[in-house]
Amino acid sequence: MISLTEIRKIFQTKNGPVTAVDGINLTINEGEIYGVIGYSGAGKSTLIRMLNMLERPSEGDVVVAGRNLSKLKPTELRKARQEIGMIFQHFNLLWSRTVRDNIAFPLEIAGVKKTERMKRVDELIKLVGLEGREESYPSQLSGGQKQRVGIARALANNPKVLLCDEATSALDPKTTDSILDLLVDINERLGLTIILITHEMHVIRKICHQVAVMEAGKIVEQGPVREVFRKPKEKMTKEFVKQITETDETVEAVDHMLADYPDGQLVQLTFVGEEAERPLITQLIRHFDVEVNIIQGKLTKIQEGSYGTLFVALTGDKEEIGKAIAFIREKEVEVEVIAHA
Ligand SMILES: Nc1ncnc2c1ncn2[C@@H]1O[C@H](COP(=O)(O)OP(=O)(O)OP(=O)(O)O)[C@@H](O)[C@H]1O
Repeated sequence: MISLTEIRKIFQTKNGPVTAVDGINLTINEGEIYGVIGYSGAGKSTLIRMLNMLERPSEGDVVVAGRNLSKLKPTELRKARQEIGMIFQHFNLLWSRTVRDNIAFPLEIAGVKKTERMKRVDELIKLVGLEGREESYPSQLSGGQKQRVGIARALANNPKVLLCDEATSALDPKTTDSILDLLVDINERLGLTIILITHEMHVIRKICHQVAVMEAGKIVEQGPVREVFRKPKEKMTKEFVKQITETDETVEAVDHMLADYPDGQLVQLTFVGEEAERPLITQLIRHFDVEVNIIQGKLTKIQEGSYGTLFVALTGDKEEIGKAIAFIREKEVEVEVIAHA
């Protein structure tokens, strides 16, 4: 659906050239929700803006739905852009227009006739759950409602792709979740391919199928969300995964356990999908001469199944503990030894 080949963006500034995106190759399949995560300045906005040529790459090709956007003439590009909707952190609504007229705007530009336009707007209002607010102005709406208008407007011309530029960063956690649910709903109902950028792992965890981690203009790690959660390789990725797994409470509990179990071995188990449901602890106790104390556990839903972390202290003979850990690893559960006695 989308492929980027050796994309580079160099901004010429008065202090010299700034490389915002530094040789990115990426393939996004149809119907996928693809998340790009990175800290501020990593180059995420520049990258997503190159997917609809709001920013022209200095080098490389951007192919969307079979068309090489880097090579299109202005009229062809305008047409291609109708297949790519976009939503923004600060909504970018027209403040002097009502909800209805904001959503109708891209249809007016595309030359859609009034009766058809009105019909389409009604469908979109229903789709995003804004019935009853048609005649309100953006200033009369909550943040979540404003983003719903942004989504409806982005979908007006039936795009194949939706780009989300930090679309929930200005929203509180509850509203964030309702907008993320709406994006999943749209993805499933319309088969829309969604690309989002964010600095929050929660967003990736909740809705993405695939994730790419960006640092200094490059993608340092990418893959299916469940795999990246199960076994993050790069330091940056580990930091992001910790946003989900290692709350302050966990760190405090682990510190306590280290003091309380001086003879034990503290391990963190990480499981995804079906592994999370297997009776692993029972098997450990049954097969090995070890004591297993559960310190803290957390099961979280990810887009495709569940993801769990469990902190346990194993006490017993050193060799027996070693065998128990090897057994866990055989079950394809990730084991990180936190501290030795
Ligand atoms: N128009 C521009 N002119 C000059 N430099 C730019 C421009 N746009 C972005 N940059 C620089 O490119 C780098 C990447 O910026 P970008 O906004 O893409 O990162 P980001 O990951 O989206 O971060 P943020 O979330 O803070 O926007 C930064 O060093 C930024 O200063």
